Amino acid sequence: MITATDLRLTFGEGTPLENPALRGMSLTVNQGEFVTVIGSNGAGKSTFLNALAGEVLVDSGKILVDNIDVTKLPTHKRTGRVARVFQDPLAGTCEGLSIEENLALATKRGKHRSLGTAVKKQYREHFRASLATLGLGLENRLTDKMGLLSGGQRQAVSLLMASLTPSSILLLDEHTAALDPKTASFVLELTQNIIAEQKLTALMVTHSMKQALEVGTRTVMLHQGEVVFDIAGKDREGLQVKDLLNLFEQQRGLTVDDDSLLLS
Ligand SMILES: Nc1ncnc2c1ncn2[C@@H]1O[C@H](COP(=O)(O)OP(=O)(O)OP(=O)(O)O)[C@@H](O)[C@H]1O
Repeated sequence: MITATDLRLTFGEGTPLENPALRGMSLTVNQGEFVTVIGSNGAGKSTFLNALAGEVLVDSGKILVDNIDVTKLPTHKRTGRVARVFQDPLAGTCEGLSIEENLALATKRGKHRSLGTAVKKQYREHFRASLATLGLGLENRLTDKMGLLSGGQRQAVSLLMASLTPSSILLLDEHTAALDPKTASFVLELTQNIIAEQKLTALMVTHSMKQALEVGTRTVMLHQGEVVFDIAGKDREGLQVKDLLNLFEQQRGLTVDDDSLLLS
């Protein structure tokens, strides 16, 4: 369970470029929830995920992960609790290491890391079996360098890595956005399967309002660094993109800028 309370973060405070990215952002994500996060450009979606992961430290507010206060902890001290897949397929994996070495690093997430010279046999069999579930034939390419894989294959392996060891929350930051449509829908389906099978708690940022409604159990919209609406359960069932736009208008008295949201 994640509880973020009244998070505030201003970039470049006191400078001409002062930019309040989080302005009282509060959200509780319960165990097993799969929350989709939408919002126009600059709404604070990535900053919020960065704050949860510890990549930026907030100016004020509190972040609890399973009731442990992580607000002031840097990323490496949160890695056992927070797993992440990035938009850029090149981020989050080491292209110079083999697939199995990347997976071995992921199993050590949150623990003292020492790669050693060889991946132990019992791990290798486990990795082979896990990779086989992706249906990409990567179980036969354990020693291939990660850098040889396509963007979609890398995102699939990143997802596997993020779910190899237990974490309190999985953060997905537009992780299909850099992929072609067919690969993106494969990776999205894989994401849904992994989250459902392992009963993961997840937050997924997407620019597609349609996707935000089709995927997950709850949808949160951010605007100017705070939550403008949060819908789940019966309230969310059957909702369409136009209903989300109406909700936004009701909450803010503003019309969403069509250029800043992809209404696909
Ligand atoms: N490291 C940084 N330094 C300065 N300003 C930043 C930094 N990171 C983000 N910002 C600013 O904070 C605001 C929120 O950015 P953020 O990336 O969180 O928005 P977003 O909702 O993820 O947008 P997008 O959909 O365009 O990715 C923006 O105005 C952005 O320019």
